[in-house]
Amino acid sequence: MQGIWTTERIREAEGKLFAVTPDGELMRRASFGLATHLAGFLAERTGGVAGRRVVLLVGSGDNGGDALWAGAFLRRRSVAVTAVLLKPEKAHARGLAALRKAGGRVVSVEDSPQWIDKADVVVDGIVGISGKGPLRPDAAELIKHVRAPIVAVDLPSGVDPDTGAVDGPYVTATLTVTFGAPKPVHALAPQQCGDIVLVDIGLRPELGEPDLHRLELTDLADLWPIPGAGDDKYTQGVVGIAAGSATYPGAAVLASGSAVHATAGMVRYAGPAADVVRGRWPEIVATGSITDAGRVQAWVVGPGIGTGSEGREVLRHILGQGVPVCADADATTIIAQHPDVLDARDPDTPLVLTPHAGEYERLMGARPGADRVKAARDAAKKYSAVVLLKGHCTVIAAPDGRVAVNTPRGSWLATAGSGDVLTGLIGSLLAAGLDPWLAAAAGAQVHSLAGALAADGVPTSASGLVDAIPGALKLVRDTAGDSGVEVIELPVN
Ligand SMILES: NC(=O)C1=CN([C@@H]2O[C@H](COP(=O)(O)OP(=O)(O)OC[C@H]3O[C@@H](n4cnc5c(N)ncnc54)[C@H](O)[C@@H]3O)[C@@H](O)[C@H]2O)[C@@H](O)CC1
Ligand SMILES: Nc1ncnc2c1ncn2[C@@H]1O[C@H](COP(=O)(O)OP(=O)(O)O)[C@@H](O)[C@H]1O
Ligand SMILES: [K+]
Repeated sequence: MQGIWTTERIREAEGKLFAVTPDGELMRRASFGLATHLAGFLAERTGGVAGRRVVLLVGSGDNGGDALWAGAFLRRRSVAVTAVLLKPEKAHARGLAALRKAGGRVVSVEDSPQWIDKADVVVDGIVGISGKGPLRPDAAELIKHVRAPIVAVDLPSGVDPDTGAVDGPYVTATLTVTFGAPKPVHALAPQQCGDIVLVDIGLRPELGEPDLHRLELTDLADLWPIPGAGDDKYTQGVVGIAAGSATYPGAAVLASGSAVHATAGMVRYAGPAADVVRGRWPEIVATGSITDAGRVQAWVVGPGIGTGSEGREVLRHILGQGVPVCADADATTIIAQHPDVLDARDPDTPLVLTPHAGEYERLMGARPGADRVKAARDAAKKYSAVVLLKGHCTVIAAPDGRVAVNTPRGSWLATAGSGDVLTGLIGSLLAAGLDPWLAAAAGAQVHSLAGALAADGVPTSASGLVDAIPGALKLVRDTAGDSGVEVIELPVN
């Protein structure tokens, strides 16, 4: 599992490392790594390094210091480096001196457009982990005119380091070179960060338990239930699906199909769409009534069941079964409107709620807001349930405070019925006995993998997503080990 640390925790760790490291050493490590990546980026983009033009946008803190030192390193490789100082009086003094000594050019904001226009790469050293709020007008004006790809130092400026939220002008980077450890912005603002590489500056031993987690393919491969020699269709966990209606059977077909593909074993369906579900998925044992559904190890309830009294009774019945439940869509609305349905639940029985922003508002009385991690944590506490907050990035919070983030591969999942597919995946994993937080996080990850495979650059459908689940699981099992963040070894001097 990849750890992610908030800026407060990063600062604490940096403080400890500072105390035992020679002055300036951490910045040297960071900026050398940055320069290495900038050279690689230039070579890849332009076919070479020497003679290429790099413009550094330099703010008032150490983030600008990193950019200046990296510029000095690049001068050794005959790169033409121009630094634009946004606050000349506050620019990192030693970094600036190093760049000047190495033959770098330093220009004012007013004189910078001619250099920015000719740049092969622009480096965003405006703000790093101390950044607050959007880009200030001077920086925003410069960024507006940048045509070259941008490499962000630590994180794209103008994006909140801890929430990934934007509230005004910000930098959109092609590549982000970060230091020490991933921060929330890297998981929560993928569109602004672009590709992300991590430079090891020796911080890891000083960091404690991560604040957030991201599942890696190896985790998925380890977690995903694979039948053994002693298994039969029952031992792997039977999942029950209570979804859809006679008028709207689609949700039932999608959630059931997703469950069929997620694990081996068995899927039961109970509800008014039994005939349609049976017709589409002959392997499903389907019945019209929840009361004669048979035994299951977990229930999926909600998609398309409606929010009326019938849906309410189905939900109440299921919550009283004493097995893990994934309550989605209409079930979340019912819980919001009739919280007493939860009285049927044994509080120790796992419950996963999967609201999108609108359903979240019904559950919590307010929209999730900019801090989606906090929003998910608050709901998880309030409902003593795992809460999976949907959106471009999906945040999965457990009542004990654990949070996982799923960073999507594009936005193809924003298609009708896609949530039904996710629910089926989570339900299957719950039935297999996974910890509910891991089940939700792993379900979300495979969901987005399936989305990327199904879409392959063009829009897909929820049915296409269902069909892509086997491919996604094959990819997980074949390529386990790819973490999504490349860690480079730091050359010594
Ligand atoms: N502390 C360390 O050990 C290391 C820090 N490093 C670098 O240092 C950075 C953090 O440096 P600092 O804490 O000096 O702060 P930053 O460089 O992130 O920000 C500097 C100052 O910018 C101003 N500012 C805040 N928001 C702004 C905005 N929206 N527009 C314009 N100005 C704004 C504030 O006055 C802030 O103090 C990291 O992101 C990283 O790049 C690296 O050198 C690695 C080692
Ligand atoms: N812009 C987006 N980028 C990536 N994933 C998205 C985006 N919008 C929605 N999703 C994902 O698609 C799914 C949609 O679920 P939901 O809102 O319940 O839709 P439906 O009710 O149509 O099934 C969720 O898993 C959500 O995280
Ligand atoms: K930056």
